Amino acid sequence: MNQTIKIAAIVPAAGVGSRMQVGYPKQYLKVVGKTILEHTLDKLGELSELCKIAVVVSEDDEYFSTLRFSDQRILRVGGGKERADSVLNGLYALAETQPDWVLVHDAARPLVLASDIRSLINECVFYNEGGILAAKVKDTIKRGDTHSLETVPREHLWQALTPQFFPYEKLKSALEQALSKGISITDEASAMEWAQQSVKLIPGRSDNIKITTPEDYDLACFLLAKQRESKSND
Ligand SMILES: Nc1ccn([C@@H]2O[C@H](COP(=O)(O)OP(=O)(O)OP(=O)(O)O)[C@@H](O)[C@H]2O)c(=O)n1
Ligand SMILES: C[C@](O)(CO)[C@H](O)COP(=O)(O)O
Repeated sequence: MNQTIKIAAIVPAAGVGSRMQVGYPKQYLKVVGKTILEHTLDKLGELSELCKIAVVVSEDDEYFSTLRFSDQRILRVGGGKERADSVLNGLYALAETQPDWVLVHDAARPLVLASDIRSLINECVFYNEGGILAAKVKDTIKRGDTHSLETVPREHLWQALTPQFFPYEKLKSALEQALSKGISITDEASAMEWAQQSVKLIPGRSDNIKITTPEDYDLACFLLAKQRESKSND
């Protein structure tokens, strides 16, 4: 890949984890001896392509400072009300780094593989087009409720994952404009779509789950233990 391209990462980690119901932010739950956030930062740390890693945590987060990171690329940034606000704060904090591209990856997705992230980066840089990791929907999808239910054709349905990878200035502009107009933005791609920018879908592993509810945590414990085992056998 072109070595002159500057890529920075943003890790939204300022959520409260209400759906996890543990009484503190889920990104600090421990899995196989480390917090979820540390696992996620270890994965991004494998990518020498990244020049900076902005970790966006709540302004009143008292957990982050208890963690020790040797990666000098890590930069603490204050979070916002919603995930999109946190990402925008991350973009502003990276301004002086002047990255060409930015990779946004949820702290709550520690299972991602560096190989999937490299596929996303390489494909998007080659075509000079932003994109996201996504997994094809595998189940039958229903819309409605018991009283009126319909089956949704799933040929073209994808689950959006992270990382999501876009040119820095284009993403910053799209997010700023969409948020200023009160548009609901739940991922970076939705801001880019609103701004009528193209978004590539790069197939990613479906076990790159977002740890959201207690059952996700149980599954993540199993999968992270498996990843550690296969890494020690390499
Ligand atoms: N204001 C916010 C809200 C969320 N996030 C981050 O965005 C990612 C995805 O959000 P989600 O899974 O919804 O996390 P929470 O908002 O913490 O969960 P909940 O909705 O259950 O409270 C998480 O890494 C979370 O820390 C963030 O940086 N800033
Ligand atoms: C960004 C994301 O993980 C893509 O699926 C998702 O939109 C985050 O949603 P959340 O409600 O903030 O967890």
